[in-house]
Amino acid sequence: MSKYGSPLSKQARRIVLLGSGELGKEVIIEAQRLGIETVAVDRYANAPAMQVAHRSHVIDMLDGEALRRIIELEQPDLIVPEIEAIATETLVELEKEGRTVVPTARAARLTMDREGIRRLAAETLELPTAPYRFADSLDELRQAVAEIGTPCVIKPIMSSSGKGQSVCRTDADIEACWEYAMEGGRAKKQRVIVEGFIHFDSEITLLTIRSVSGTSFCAPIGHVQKDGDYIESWQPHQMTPEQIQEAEHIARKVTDSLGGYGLYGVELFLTKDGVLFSEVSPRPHDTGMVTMVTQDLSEFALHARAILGLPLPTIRLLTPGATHTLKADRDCATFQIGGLEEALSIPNTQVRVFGKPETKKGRRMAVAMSSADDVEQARDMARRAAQALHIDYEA
Ligand SMILES: Nc1ncnc2c1ncn2[C@@H]1O[C@H](COP(=O)(O)OP(=O)(O)OP(=O)(O)O)[C@@H](O)[C@H]1O
Ligand SMILES: NCC(=O)N[C@@H]1O[C@H](COP(=O)([O-])[O-])[C@@H](O)[C@H]1O
Ligand SMILES: [Mg+2]
Repeated sequence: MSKYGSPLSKQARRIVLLGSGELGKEVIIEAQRLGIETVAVDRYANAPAMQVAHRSHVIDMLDGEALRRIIELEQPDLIVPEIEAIATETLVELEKEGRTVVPTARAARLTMDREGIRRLAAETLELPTAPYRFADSLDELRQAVAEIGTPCVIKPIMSSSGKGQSVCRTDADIEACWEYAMEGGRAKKQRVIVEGFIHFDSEITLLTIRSVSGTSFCAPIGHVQKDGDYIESWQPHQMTPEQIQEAEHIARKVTDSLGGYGLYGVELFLTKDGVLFSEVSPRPHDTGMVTMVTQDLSEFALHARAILGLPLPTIRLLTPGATHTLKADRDCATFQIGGLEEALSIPNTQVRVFGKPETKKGRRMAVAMSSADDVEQARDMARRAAQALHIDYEA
């Protein structure tokens, strides 16, 4: 479709975003810049993307019937998943009925659970990954840990941002890891993946875009994670030409297999023995927020262009840059975010306050982003900016 009417008109081109966090908020803003009508959906009211969308709906996105009702009501041109926890079987059905799911319903289904994407990458595509096993009970977990060895990493098969993820260092940790995974998983499924612990030198996200112009790569983004969730990211990450070649080879193989149009975040470990595939998001990536200060087109602008079928001749990295997150340390419904004056006194620095209605322990609430002549300076500035921000909780 090469022409369309204004938002809210009969000829409007409409997207429904499934998941409305900080990443979706930026996708909506970019889609609106292209004159698209936007509808945001999530499991709770006043989610970040809902605050900028034309309309919103609150539903349980794991409930296939509820999901179908929204799609039939809104009749979108594109269905745009923003989180993993969606009734992906319904997306597969909707796609069969002629709807377009971004990037594809199969990509959403395979990446919603760690088993689908891991088996595709390691077994079908034969890409290098950490050794892994799956377990459905505490007994099976003991067996899996015995086979993989300690230390190992235990994660619910459906979770993100490190929820329910822990490192099992000795056999004595197994039960606590199981309990933690059961509390942290997003779905009711009692299944976990056990992965051998990789002592990587560094880890990166390789943003890979499939568009009408073919496959494009952004400069690699380095990041540091704590408790399975990202704390800081920077771009570009220093890599050897061989590492870049291996990383792009893996990213191309995975994204070619998943198909469709859109931006993927391919997570990779850089080790002495080569590059390992970790996981992939068929959507903008949290560590990729850095592109809002480093590139001419951010990962959100790139995703919007690609999914709308628009060309993507070049991506320009304009400057090194970095991000650093602000996370809450407790659950609270009444709070204020402060410290912006101090944070924004740092040159070449920006802040995104997501506007989430409640804090939760470990929940990401804002991010600071800086650009500088080199990555080290940018990391230092973004860290200082994030540390200047604070959350004041009301008792
Ligand atoms: N096998 C492993 N060995 C060493 N570290 C690991 C392993 N698996 C995960 N990690 C660490 O935990 C982080 C989060 O893991 P992973 O990406 O699998 O979880 P996630 O919950 O899907 O995170 P997100 O949704 O933020 O991408 C990784 O970026 C890495 O730092
Ligand atoms: N690593 C994936 C990621 O960062 N996803 C982002 O976090 C939101 C959920 O946040 P919440 O759990 O604070 O509601 C998601 O909606 C997405 O924007
Ligand atoms: Mg990850």
